[in-house]
Amino acid sequence: MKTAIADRLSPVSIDACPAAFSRRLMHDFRTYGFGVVTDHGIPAETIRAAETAARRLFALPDAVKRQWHIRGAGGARGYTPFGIEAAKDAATADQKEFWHVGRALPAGHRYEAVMPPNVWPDVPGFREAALDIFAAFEATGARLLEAIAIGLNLPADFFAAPTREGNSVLRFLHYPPQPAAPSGIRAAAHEDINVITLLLGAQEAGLELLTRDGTWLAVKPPEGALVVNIGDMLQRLSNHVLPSTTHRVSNPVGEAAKRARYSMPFFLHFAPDYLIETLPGCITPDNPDRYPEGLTANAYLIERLREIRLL
Ligand SMILES: O=C(O)CCC(=O)C(=O)O
Ligand SMILES: [Fe+2]
Repeated sequence: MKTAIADRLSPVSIDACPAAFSRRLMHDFRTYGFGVVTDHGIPAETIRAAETAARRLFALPDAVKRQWHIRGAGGARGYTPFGIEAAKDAATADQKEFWHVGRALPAGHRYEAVMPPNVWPDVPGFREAALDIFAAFEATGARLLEAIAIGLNLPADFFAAPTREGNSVLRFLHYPPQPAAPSGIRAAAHEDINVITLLLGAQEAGLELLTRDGTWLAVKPPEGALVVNIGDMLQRLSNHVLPSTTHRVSNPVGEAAKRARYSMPFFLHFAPDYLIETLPGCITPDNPDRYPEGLTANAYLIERLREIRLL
């Protein structure tokens, strides 16, 4: 009997029983490196407040925003203007400006040197909204990592300690309408560097992933759903059992070209000193260890930020 091919990237509810949720999500991760998750637990009100704060920020004049651009800091915190971040090996920079929020650490914390303090713009409510959604993304991220751990036959809490004080980054993104945008593409084809990415706001068209057969597939999450994708660190840890899939944000045409796009990826990271060593359960005769040398998450991050011109 012929079986159906290429089942779509259909939403998976996080409320299903943990084993079933894990099975469905892992299927999409192994196939596409992406999954679409509903009932993800990030309150609609928290999302709305963050979106409002981001719109207010990006509406400020260029010169005002640039006072929060920290040169030479890898774009880790605060504002990054148009024309800076480019995909690895890309000729032009992406059509985007963004703002990064990191983990708020108590003074004197051992990670202080690699995880700098946040900077905050003069936008009423921004700080509260950003910290709220950072915490909500973290809570949901922990549940997703449990599902991944179960799917990799690891203890469900395998990722808890390595990510508890992770170097995670929340990104507010703004892609202007086409007439005002610099030349280039909204976001050129790239892979994410981190463990997993949780993305809200991608219902405005444009996000596409590169399937194994080399075609671009539009992700198209339903309103309010969360897009989740595997990053390079988890690809490396899992010896490519979970692929870090190439994706891009293509330029809109027609009416959509008149609209800006705002999105919010949360790049979930390991703690800086976590040693990324291939999981023994992901090494088989067909898939021998691709990374016999372990590498700390921070060493890996520095290597990759240089490639995308943020360092
Ligand atoms: O804006 C989006 O939907 C995706 C952004 C993205 O892939 C990234 O910032 O890494
Ligand atoms: Fe990305």
